[in-house]
Amino acid sequence: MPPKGKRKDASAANKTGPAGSKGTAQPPKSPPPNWPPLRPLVPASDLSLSTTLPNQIVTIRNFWPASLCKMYVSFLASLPLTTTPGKPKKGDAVRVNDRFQVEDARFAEMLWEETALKGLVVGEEDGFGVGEDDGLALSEEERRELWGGDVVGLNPNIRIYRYKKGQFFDQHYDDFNNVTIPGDPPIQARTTWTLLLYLTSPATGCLGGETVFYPEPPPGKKGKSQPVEPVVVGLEVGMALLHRHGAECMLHEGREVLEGEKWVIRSDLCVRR
Ligand SMILES: O=C(O)CCC(=O)C(=O)O
Ligand SMILES: [Fe+2]
Repeated sequence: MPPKGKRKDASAANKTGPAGSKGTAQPPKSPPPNWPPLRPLVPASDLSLSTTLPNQIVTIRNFWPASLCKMYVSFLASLPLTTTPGKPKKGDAVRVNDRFQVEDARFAEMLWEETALKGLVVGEEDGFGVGEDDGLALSEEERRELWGGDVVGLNPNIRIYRYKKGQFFDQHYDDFNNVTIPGDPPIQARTTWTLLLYLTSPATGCLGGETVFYPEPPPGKKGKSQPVEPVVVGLEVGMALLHRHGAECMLHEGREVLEGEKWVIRSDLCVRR
């Protein structure tokens, strides 16, 4: 559990207006980009959820094929990314990367509905070819418990990160946010898991940049606890990673990029509130 007052992802609290209700700072307003179509995609029947750390980290390998990732990196490089300040406000994590942040419910919906993500997370046949086998074989009840409720979509707050050589995201916890998913009627929701979609890897010349999680040691006898090995998730082109955030978020970081560029698309899973 994140200790009170510990370093947070500054962007998590950086929301007001339709998508958020907790923060005070205004996010930079960017018009929604003209996102390229999400094609080609790997059929959902060829994809599955796999558990990296029970109840904490779930991945989908090859969620986006390499060709789509490559095309997206070229497109994203044309967006007006801004370098985050190296000196954080009190309580925020040191985060040195270039980012683009936009409120874009349309893109969040594309990423949720047009890909295999919804079918895998919600576990329903959605016309995209998803059967019963999401890889985790969860009951309805286990599914609700895992995702923290009834998942209704993705956070419209879309963040694009580019880390160049020497850039990193220091250790922090991701907070949850209350969001409104536009629609008729709009859905009042709360974020429960972070979604990271990696577009680059050593295969594209990006070395380093792993996302590293620090599980809390189980309480030992007489208050002494055993050290627990960090969980290092190496970059893979097109891999989606979901990790639990909010009260049960693990301390984590994006390690320094040693060579090339790391590109990530970030959103969050949202449940009905
Ligand atoms: O880029 C990464 O590997 C981690 C990003 C992250 O922790 C975040 O967006 O909160
Ligand atoms: Fe994070």
